[in-house]
Order: sequence, then structure tokens, then C-alpha cells
Amino acid sequence: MKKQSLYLECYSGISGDMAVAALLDLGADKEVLLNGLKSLTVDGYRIEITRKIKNSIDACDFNVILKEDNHDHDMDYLFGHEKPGHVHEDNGGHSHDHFHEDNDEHSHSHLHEHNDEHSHDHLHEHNDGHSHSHLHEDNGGLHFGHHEHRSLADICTIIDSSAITGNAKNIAKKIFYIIAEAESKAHGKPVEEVHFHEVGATDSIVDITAAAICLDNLNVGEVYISELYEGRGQITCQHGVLPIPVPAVVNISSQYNLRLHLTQVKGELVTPTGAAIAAAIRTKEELPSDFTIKRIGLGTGKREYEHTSFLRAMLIEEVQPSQSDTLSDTVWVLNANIDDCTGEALAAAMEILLKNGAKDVYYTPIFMKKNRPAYLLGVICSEKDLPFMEELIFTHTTTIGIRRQEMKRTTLKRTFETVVTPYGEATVKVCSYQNKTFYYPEGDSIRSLADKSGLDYTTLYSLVQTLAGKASC
Ligand SMILES: O=C([S-])c1cc(C(=O)S)c[n+]([C@@H]2O[C@H](COP(=O)(O)O)[C@@H](O)[C@H]2O)c1
Ligand code: NI
Repeated sequence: MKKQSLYLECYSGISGDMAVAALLDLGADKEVLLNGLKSLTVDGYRIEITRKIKNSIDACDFNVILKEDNHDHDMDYLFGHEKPGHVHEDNGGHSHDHFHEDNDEHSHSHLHEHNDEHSHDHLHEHNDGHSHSHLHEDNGGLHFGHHEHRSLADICTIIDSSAITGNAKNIAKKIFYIIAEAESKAHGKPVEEVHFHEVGATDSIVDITAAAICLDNLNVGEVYISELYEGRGQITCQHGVLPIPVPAVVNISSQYNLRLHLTQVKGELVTPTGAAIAAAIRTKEELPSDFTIKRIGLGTGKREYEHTSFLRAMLIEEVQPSQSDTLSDTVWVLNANIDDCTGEALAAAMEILLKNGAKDVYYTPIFMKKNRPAYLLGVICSEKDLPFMEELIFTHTTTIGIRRQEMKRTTLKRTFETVVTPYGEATVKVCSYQNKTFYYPEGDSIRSLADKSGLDYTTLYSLVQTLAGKASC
């Protein structure tokens, strides 16, 4: 039986904890996850898996609750900020979420909007006195109290010495490698010298390993990821104030060709860990045009936004091509309004464009500025041919500007058949749609039969169409 595929719909962004929660909700085995995490040589935390209602939508919530004395977070605490999505447990043993609603004046969220009247200046004060780089300078550089400075090699050792499956280990290490690569680029250090703070802390190791265990456990075939919806503004982390998307997210998106979609939401919707998970697990870029949804999982984030924020994971089954009459793809449409080119030159340009791969070329008579009768040139082409088509238009017409637009296209699948008539052979295009079959004789074929036979085009067209229909019965 064909494996089901995973589709992650990141319309509220993606973070490590959202990914784990969505995969658990999708059916990943909780016991396998908890046993796998227990085998990691990291401690000072506990896991909480609960349900949460967000804007009346029920979703799964995955929480890594750090014990107060966990050294990884000494400095976060001192700075008064947190990694997104994780809570500290105070000495009294009860946890408190640092991600309160915006209107909570005691909010300790490290998400800092400069135009937000509830901003917390104490986060900035540290910028003056301390470097916030998460990179550890070995000689005389700044150290963050008892913060652990884990390198990629340290983290790989932790993962390798755990009891999780080989595949889960590889996924977890790949995610960390992608983050290390992005951090290395952001801070100008070789990958081996990147020392993680926030993203190497206990909760990140747990989030990333948990995502890897869950994905492995779901045993999916392909993995599709939607565009990553990202917010805007600035965020304060150990580096100080960073623009959103943060450098690590931008680097990962660029390196792994993840599509970002910028929204008007204030705040960080895509974290480096979330982007790295997306980059590491995606196996195919284009979501199949036809699929059925077998199961849905929703994972919440910890931050509160106006929109209902969750990561939606779906187990999907592609509808096999034979079951569908149509194909879906993307084409580009180029346009230029031309008022100063001769008809002869325009005809030649059309021929050149068609000869060089344009799917279609057309002219529409228009009236344009200054009451000028003119032509609108339209060229349909594939993405790969786009630069060459533009070159040909600039070279062979007088236009000095070309508009372009990407368009989704649905086409009927077609086959070509040869029909034998008393006057020679003709080619017929055959398409099926909703249980009906259509026969479209090729125009050039009919014209050549008309030339040979002396019969008119319409008579020959219906003859060929009838013969094609009969032949297929
Ligand atoms: O600590 C590191 S390495 C770090 C680097 C960057 C860069 O963009 S560079 C950003 N951040 C921010 O820290 C938190 C935690 O991210 P997780 O992926 O671990 O959830 C987040 O706000 C990042 O933007 C940290
Ligand atoms: Ni960084």
C-alpha cells in the first residue's frame, strides 16, 4: 500500500513546539515519544502534553517545562526573556507561562514590539552592557553565566547516544545542522565553531528530537510544506533586537528555498527551529493538485495573536492521475502595450517567440494613452523560458517595458490519435472530462486533407471527428 504523505500548513508560522504538537495530534505515538526523550542525556525538564482551546478551536499543546535550576536558562531569566513556547517551573513546583496576553501588564514575553506601549525596557538595558551574541568566544570573550555552550558536535553526541531510531537520529541531526549552518552565516563563524545558546538549550534539544521522533513514528512518504507565514516587527533575543524574520530564519529560507509569506501580524511566527524543521523534512516542493485528507492534527503555539494560531498537519493521499481528468501547473504571462511597432515587425516577433518555446503569443487591439490605437502583446511561457522570452520581446519589438504575472493553470489531459480517412490520415486530440470523451481534430491536419481532397474544411472536420469517435468504441 502506498504510504500517506504529510502536509504541514504553516499559515500561522512554525516553531519547534507547534510542530511536535501537530504531529502528536496527527497520531504520532506519545509513549514512543516520551521513551525516546527519556533516553536523551539531558535533564532539568518535564513534558506536558495537553489540549488547548484557541479562539474556540481545539488543538494539542506540547510544553517543555524547565526546572528553575536548569542552567541553560540562567541568563534568560536574568535578562527577563524566554525562548518562545517554554515555561519555567518555580521552586514551588507550579509552572507559569511567560507568554501572557498582550494586555497583561506583567507579560514577560521576550517578544518586543517597539510601538507597543507594554514594551519592557529592561530587555533593552542589557544591550548596553552585554553582548547578546549566542556565539561563545573562547579567549576572553563573554560568557553567559552558567549557560551551556553546546556545539553541533556536542548535540550530535547527545542525539547519537540516545535510544531513538536511526532515522529519528538522522532527522534530528539534520535539523540541528541546518540551524548551525544558518547561525554560522549570520555570525560569520565556521559551522564547527557555532556554539548554541537559545537554540542549543535543553528545550530546543527536546523540541527538535521530539519532532524527529514523531515524524519517524508517523512513517510518512513524502513531506510537503506550505509557504511559511511570517509576522513583522522586531524581537529581542540574546543577540539583542533583531528584525523579523530573524537572520537565522532568512538564512534557512534562502538556503533551502522555503517560501516566506509576510503578513501584517506583529511578532515572530517562524522561529529558526521551525524553519529548520520545515527545511529538513520537506521532500517535495509542489503539493499534489488532487488529494484526499486522511487525518488532521493541530498544534498550538504559546504566543497569543489576534488570529487563531496553530500549525495544521495533514496526512494526505494523492489522487492517482488516472482518477483525475485534469492537470494543474503554473505558467507565466508576459504583457506589453505597443503603440510604435509595425505590423510586419509584430508578426515576425510572434513567429520568433513561438519558435523559441512560447506556449502561445497573441495580440489584442487596444486604445492606450494619448488616444493611440495600439496592440497588447501577450506571451504565455514556462518559468524556465521567462528570461529568454523577455530578451526576445525587447529585441524584436519596440517595447521598453514588460509586465509579468505567474498564473495557475488547469489543463485537460490529452492523447493524440491518428484517424485514417479516404483522403489520407488526420491527427485528433482526445480529452476526457467528467465521463465524457471529446475529439478535437488538429487544424493543420484538416487543412492538409482539404488541400489534397478539394473538400471544404468543415466537412472534413466532422468526418474526422465522427471516425475518431467510432474508432474508440
Ligand atoms: O540563540 C540563537 S542561536 C538565536 C539566533 C537567532 C538568529 O536569528 S541569528 C535568533 N534567535 C531567537 O531566539 C529565539 C529562540 O529560537 P528557537 O528556534 O530556539 O525557538 C527566537 O526568538 C529566535 O528568533 C536565537
Ligand atoms: Ni544567532
